[in-house]
Amino acid sequence: MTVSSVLFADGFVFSTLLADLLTLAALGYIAAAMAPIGKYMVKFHYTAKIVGGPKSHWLLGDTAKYGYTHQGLMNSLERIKEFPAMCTQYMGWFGHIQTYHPDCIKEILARSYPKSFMYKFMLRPLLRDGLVISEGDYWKRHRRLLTPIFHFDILKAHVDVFNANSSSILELCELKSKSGISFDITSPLADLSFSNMMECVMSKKVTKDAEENWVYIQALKELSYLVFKRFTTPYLWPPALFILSKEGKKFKKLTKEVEDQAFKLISERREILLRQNSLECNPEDEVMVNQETGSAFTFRKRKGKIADFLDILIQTKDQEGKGLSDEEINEEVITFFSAGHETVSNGLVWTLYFLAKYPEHQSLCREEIRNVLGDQNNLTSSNMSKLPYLTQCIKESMRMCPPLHLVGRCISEDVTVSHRYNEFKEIKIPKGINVTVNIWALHHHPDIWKNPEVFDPSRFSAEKSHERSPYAFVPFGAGPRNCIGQHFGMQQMKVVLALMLRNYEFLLDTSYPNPSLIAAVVIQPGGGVHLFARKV
Ligand code: HEM
Repeated sequence: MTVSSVLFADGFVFSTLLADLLTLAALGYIAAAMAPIGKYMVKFHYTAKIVGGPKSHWLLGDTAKYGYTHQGLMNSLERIKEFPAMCTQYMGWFGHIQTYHPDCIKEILARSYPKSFMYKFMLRPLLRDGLVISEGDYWKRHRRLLTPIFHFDILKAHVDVFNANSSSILELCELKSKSGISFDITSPLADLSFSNMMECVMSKKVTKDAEENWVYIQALKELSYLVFKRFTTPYLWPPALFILSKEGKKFKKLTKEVEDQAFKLISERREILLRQNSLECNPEDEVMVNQETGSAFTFRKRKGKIADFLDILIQTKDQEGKGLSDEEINEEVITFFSAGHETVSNGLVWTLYFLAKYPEHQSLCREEIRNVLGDQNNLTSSNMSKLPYLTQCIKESMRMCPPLHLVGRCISEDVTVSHRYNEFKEIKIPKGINVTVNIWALHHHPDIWKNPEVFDPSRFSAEKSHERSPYAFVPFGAGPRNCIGQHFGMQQMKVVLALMLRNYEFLLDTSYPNPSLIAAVVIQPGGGVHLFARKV
């Protein structure tokens, strides 16, 4: 009996030599594809014995127990009692190490190891080779080319955008304070951070009247939802099944829409800059910033406009004078939107939630803001550093609810981690193993934070911060692959909060239950955050 007659039994005779060969080739292909997975599982099996971890289901792994729900996050804190620094965790059969202790995290984040398998598997279809996913020399070149975007002098102009766009949320607060009705702040703050991104990245206003821009935003929102849906739906993991699913088809259609619009915009902008650069330049429109290495980079602004991300992405050049292609720019633009939108809006939502829950801290912030702003309704970049208490409250909120709660690496060399808990003083994690830094568990670790469930902004006074390991508080990651947009994100949060708190007092509407934690790509408040706004 031939191989194919076994496989195609059921009365249907299909035993030609060609079919046999095709079947063998298919089996060979599957075996070849499975071989690295098998090799990984064997290697992980031996590492798991040394690291240790909670018992997991033989088929489903631990995902249900430590997954995306409120209870999942709480369970991952319970686990710290038995495994104080690190432990194994399984997504189905796929094992990785989770660490939540600064000593171990330092060893993982201090080098620019490639992102972990799951990170790439889920996010690459959307972010392609954008900065979050790329690795090696390609990443290094892009990181250097993109750094001028976040130069202090460039960020100054974005602060004006944040101030101007905050009028939408202030108008809403005014309306709600007059009506005395509470409102859920999650979606107005998400819209605000999207508007800020649209204007800073591509000088576009987001209004329902500017239909093109509105559609772009809606498509991006839908795409990040589809990425999360796939992540939490195991039958959508195999690429072939995802492509055939309705989610996969929608994903393809939306990606094309977003891409087409970006390509159109990039080519229009290239033309504007080309036309303008051929003309005599007004020195005011010429900007010079230093790249990471200290070498100077000069580019032109559009007449009378702020230098948006696109202006810099189009004009940035490496040492050989080579810039970024349209495809590369598109990937970076999508990456900026994906990495910089929900993180900021959830950072804002959680800070307002904690300040409403603990009004004594809200009052201290308001006093500080009013001293700095006086009767101005504008926060300048030079005033930004004069708000230490507000900054401490933002940091404490990001400790309690870090927007990005997991980051992962696939270590490309053997790494030895040591910590004081385990009976093994040192543990060698072999090259190729996936390691996830659980920022959520780190920020709630009882050996690092006294009373970790208490909201206490004084933890972030300069004095107390110096006493801690720099790897104890990492909402923006750490090491060479830390968040490139962290100052942009922090400035945005400070402007929005300063203007809201200067003008309104926020109180929790206690008729709603406390928000639950949804651990999607970022930690979101399930059920929303419902606040009353009162004019002060
Ligand atoms: C509260 C706001 C933000 C938080 C909490 C946050 C958090 C993070 C974290 C934890 C990482 C490290 C990921 C890793 O190690 O794998 C990261 C990387 C990154 N973030 Fe942010 N982020 C924020 C805002 C932004 C903004 C506003 C932008 C862009 C405008 C941005 C763009 C990026 C990019 C491109 C990377 C990848 C950097 C690289 O690998 O070289 N982020 N972010």
